[in-house]
This record gives sequence, structure tokens and C-alpha cells, in this order.
Amino acid sequence: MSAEVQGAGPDATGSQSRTFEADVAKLLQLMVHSVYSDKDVFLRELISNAADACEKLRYESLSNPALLGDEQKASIRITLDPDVSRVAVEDNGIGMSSEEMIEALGTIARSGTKAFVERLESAAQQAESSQLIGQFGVGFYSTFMVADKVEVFSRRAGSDVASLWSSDGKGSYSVAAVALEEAPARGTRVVLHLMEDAKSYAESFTIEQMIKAHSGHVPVPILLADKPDAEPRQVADGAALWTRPKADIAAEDYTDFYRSLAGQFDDPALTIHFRAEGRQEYTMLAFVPGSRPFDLFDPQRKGRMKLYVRRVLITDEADLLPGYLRFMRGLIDSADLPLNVSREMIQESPLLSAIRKAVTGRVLSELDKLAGNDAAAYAKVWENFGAVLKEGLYEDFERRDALLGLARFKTTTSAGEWRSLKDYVAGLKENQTAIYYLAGDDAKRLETSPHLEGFRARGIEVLLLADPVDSFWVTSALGFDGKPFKSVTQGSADLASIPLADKAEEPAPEVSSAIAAFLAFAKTTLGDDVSDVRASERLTSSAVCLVAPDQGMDRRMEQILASAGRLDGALQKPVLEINPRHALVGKLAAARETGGDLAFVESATKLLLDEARILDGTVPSDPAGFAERLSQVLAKSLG
Ligand SMILES: Nc1ncnc2c1ncn2[C@@H]1O[C@H](COP(=O)(O)OP(=O)(O)OP(=O)(O)O)[C@@H](O)[C@H]1O
Repeated sequence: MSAEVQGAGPDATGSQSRTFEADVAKLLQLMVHSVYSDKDVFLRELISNAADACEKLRYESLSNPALLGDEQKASIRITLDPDVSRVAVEDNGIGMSSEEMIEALGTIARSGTKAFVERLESAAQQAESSQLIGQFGVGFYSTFMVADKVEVFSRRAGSDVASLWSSDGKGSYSVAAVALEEAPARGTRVVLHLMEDAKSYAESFTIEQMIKAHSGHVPVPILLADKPDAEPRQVADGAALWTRPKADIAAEDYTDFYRSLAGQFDDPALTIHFRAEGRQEYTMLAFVPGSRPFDLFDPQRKGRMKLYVRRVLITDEADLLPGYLRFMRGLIDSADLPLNVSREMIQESPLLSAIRKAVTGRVLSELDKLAGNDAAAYAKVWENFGAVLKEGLYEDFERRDALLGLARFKTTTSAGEWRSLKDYVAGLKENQTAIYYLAGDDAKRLETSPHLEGFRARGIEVLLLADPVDSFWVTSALGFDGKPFKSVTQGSADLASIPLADKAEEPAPEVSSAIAAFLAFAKTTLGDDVSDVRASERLTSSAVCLVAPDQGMDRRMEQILASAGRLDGALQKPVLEINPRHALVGKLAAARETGGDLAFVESATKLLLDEARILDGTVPSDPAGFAERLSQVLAKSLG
């Protein structure tokens, strides 16, 4: 991770020039060339870092009160110098040593950011990458959108040395020791030398508007001085928004707070703010983002909820909500947790587990409320986070019913709309006892699956499950409202007792003796490739399809496990279902019965299996044999 030293070593002032880590260099490059117009983000990022530094100091001072010294009160001070186009953002927080500067300001530490940079790079259009930058912000490095030189003076709390980090954002930076009087007595000062076209950021009116609009609710007061020698005035009071009564908070206040907390620029889709009293006393202020955070599918599945204890920030990656709610952004401020123990011990406290349980339930019930009050808003939430919420269906048995209630599905009859399981159950057909589903990885392709034919003919709704997570929960869930989940690709379809939608349609004829004999012939011909061959109830127009045996694993689930190398044992052999009403099947049965060209019937039967495999999204197991059979049959059909 550490930056590479360029040149022979420190110069006479002890300054060392270093190159940025490759990803930072890429990010800077992308940013400078971005046409992103809203460069204002840099200030919000600097203020947010300054506030974090003050909160870190507050936490460290719990075990080491001497760190605070005479300067007890946290503050962020912004000083403008329009004459030389400079802006300085200074905090009296924890500060950084020179090693910490190298680590923090020369690399990209945040998980998911690397992936984000890759996405930026591959964004096809410049406008698209600009939008990505705008949507997520890029932390400290965003200063280089407005400054051609950035200096960071810092002195770590309790240290008697200070350092200066400096860069023009063009590939390298330097770190050197500085005299104590040049740096803040404690904390960090970031000085931006503004570019020609960014000079307006040194104007008091512009900066004050920006602070009020985007950083008005950070939990540290912000002071603004219009000139280096001017008396600073307070422009934000640092009162923690979550401690104020709900009635005094406007929707815009919540939105601003959400944006500065989450580092996103969208509007929250749902705001949850309440104070719990009684056995535990705490406040929760949390948001469902309006769009997907870029690290949503990061394998670490880390949450980004902050834990405060009596307004002291303990950690901003607290394990406060289960992994399947990791998209939530916000905080919990507890009145009861002990402050004088380590971060780890606080996280392991039974009090915190009780809070965790209560807030998880609360988030789910608020989502449910949103679903009831504003179906369209909820549909958007589901669109963004449904795939994550569904992880809870196999991880959190205790809340599985609540999660099933929240789940929404596209189905064969929903015309692209989201349906709940309650809707599904309300529309069950006569004699239908199961909730049918079809799992796969492509929603469009699922809709054309032959397995659906018999269900369509009876007007039976089938859930189309296209998220990778679906195969996992659906096979372990017991059912909903007493109805089990059943894959349309598994076992016999048991559809005969459910009437056809179109009464005029011919009832399925009994399987004739010729067909029955053909099925037995196919079974012998296909040998070990299938576990059985039988007449299908689910097919109406296609000739064949593959299904899993009655007691077997869903075929999609099996494919996922096999491709992840997690399948115990061999792949199970599928059942080949043949449509006895299909003209081709009738002809083959007749040809077999008359005992004509049996080798030809055998080839055609093998082709039927190949066809079923292709329809299933796989390939014929013996492509050369397949090609040969196909040519043979085509040649014969052409006479
Ligand atoms: N004012 C400051 N005081 C102390 N440390 C700072 C300050 N500003 C930045 N840092 C350090 O630099 C790191 C990088 O900052 P940057 O804004 O790029 O990302 P971040 O703050 O970690 O992530 P995010 O922007 O998502 O919150 C911070 O994590 C912190 O360690």
C-alpha cells in the first residue's frame, strides 16, 4: 500500500517526493478530466473529514483526557483569502503524523473504492463517469477539481512535531516536517490554492451558502472568516440533528444530513428517526438511500452505520444491522452503553445486541409501512435493494416471514409490475396448493421457458426469480401462508387437477399405448443421461423439457453450486419430460411402432434430449454427436 519514494531521498528540508498509488493517480486523472460541473463537493468532503477528525479525538480522549489539553471544544474553522484565491479548512481534531498522511493521502483505503475507480474507468461516456463522481464523491482527492495545489498542515494530538503534505495532484506529493507555529496547535489545516476558474470559492457568500446547504448538520460547529485577519463567525452550530425533536426538523434538513453522512448526492428513499425509551434509551436516525451505494455488493458486506454513545462517535462501521440491511446509512446514539470500555467491548455488549435486535425489527416494519402507504416509492426501494434484502430470507430465520411479506416479484402474469406473495396467494387457482417459481439468471429468458406452458394454459401465476440469491432462499423457505414454494422445473407438475383457463381447449388425452411404448424406448435409448422419461403435464406447445427428479435439488440451484465448486457429489440426472400431444412425438412413436428405421428414431430421440438441454440454457453434452445426428435427420427429412 505504501507509496514509492522517488529520487534519492529527502532533500535539505527533509521533504520527500513520492508518487501516488496507481489507483489514486487514476482517480485524479479521471477527476481532472471530468466534465462534472458540481465541483462544490470538495467542501463537503473536507468538512466531513474535519468533523470525523474531531469525533475521533473525542473518542480517544475518553481514555487519554490529556489529549484535549486546553482546547476542549471541537470546531472547524474555514478561512478565506480572496486576494490570493485561497481557502483553508482547519479542524482541532485528532491530526495526522507524517506516516498517517502518507497512508491516508497517497492511497485509497476505503473498501469498494478500488472497484469504483474501475467502474469510473470503464464508464463508456465521460458524462457517465462524471455522474458517478457526482453521485458518490471521492473524498479528499476531490480538492484537485478546484485547486492546482493542496497543502495539508497537521499535528497529531499529543505530538510535538508537525508535518506538511503538499501536491499539485499531478502524480506525486511530498511530505516534510514543518515548524510548529506553521501548523495548527492540534489537528489539520487543508489549504487549497484555487484554480483560475474556481476563484469564487474564496468568496464568503458562496462558501457560506455551500456550508449551510451541504454541511449545516455536521456535529461540530463551523466558523467562517472572510479574510485571514477577520473575526470568524459561526455559520453552523454543530448541534447533532438527531437530538432535535422530529417536529423541528424539515425534510431538507434530513436530506442535507443524509448526504453529508452517506457521501451520496441523492435523496433518501425513506427516513427513520425515533427515540427509544424504556429498557434501552437510544436514538436512531437512518436512511434508505435513493440509489445503490457503489459498494453494495462488496463481498465484505460491511454496514456503514455509525454508533454514538452520548454523542461520542465510537465507530462508523458498527455492526448494528444485519448484512442484508447493509444499504442503510445512519446512526444510533445510545444513552446507556458504557463509554469507558474499548470499541470492541462496546460492540460485544448484551445491551448492544438488544438494540441491534430492536432496530432491525424497526427498519423492517418501517419498510412495511412504506409498502402500505406508497407502493410506488416502495417499488423503487425494492428495485434497488430487493436482491440484498432477500439474503435475509436464508440468513435470518427469525424474520423470514417479515421479509417474505416485504418481498416483491415479477411474475408470468404481472406484466412487469412487482407482486407481493400476498397478492399471489389471493390469486391462487382452484386446487392450486403451491406457490410456483422458475429460477434462472435472465428474467427475459425465463419468460420464454417451455416449463411455463402448462401453467400459462391454466392461468397459474409463476414467480420469475432472476437474482442469484433466489435459488438459495427459495429452496430453504418453508412457504408462505401455508403454501410451499415449488419449482416448475422440479418433480411432476401435478397440474391435472387444475382446470385449463380456456375451457374449450381439449382436455389432455390419456397417453396412448404407442406413446407409452415410445417413452420406454426413449428411456432405454438415453440410458444413463436421464433418470427417467415421462409424459409431461407442463408442456403444451414444446416437445420436451428437462426437470429435476421429485426429491432432487432445483436444477438452477444445482447449476449455481456446481459452478461455484460447492456441489457435494455428482450432478443429479434430470428427468426428460415429453409432450405426448406434440406432433413430432406422435410421429416418432408411430415410426418406432412400425419398426421401420429404428436407428433413425434413436437418433431423433437423442436429438430431443439435446433440444431439451439447449432450452435449459446448457449445451448438448456431446456437440460432435449432436451435429452428426442433426445432419443425419435433416438429410433424411429432405429425402
Ligand atoms: N482533517 C483530517 N484530519 C485527520 N485525518 C484526515 C483529515 N482529512 C483526511 N484525513 C485522513 O485521510 C483519509 C482519507 O480521506 P478521504 O476523504 O479521502 O476518505 P475517507 O474520509 O476515509 O472516506 P469518505 O470520504 O468516504 O468518508 C481519512 O480516512 C483520514 O484518515
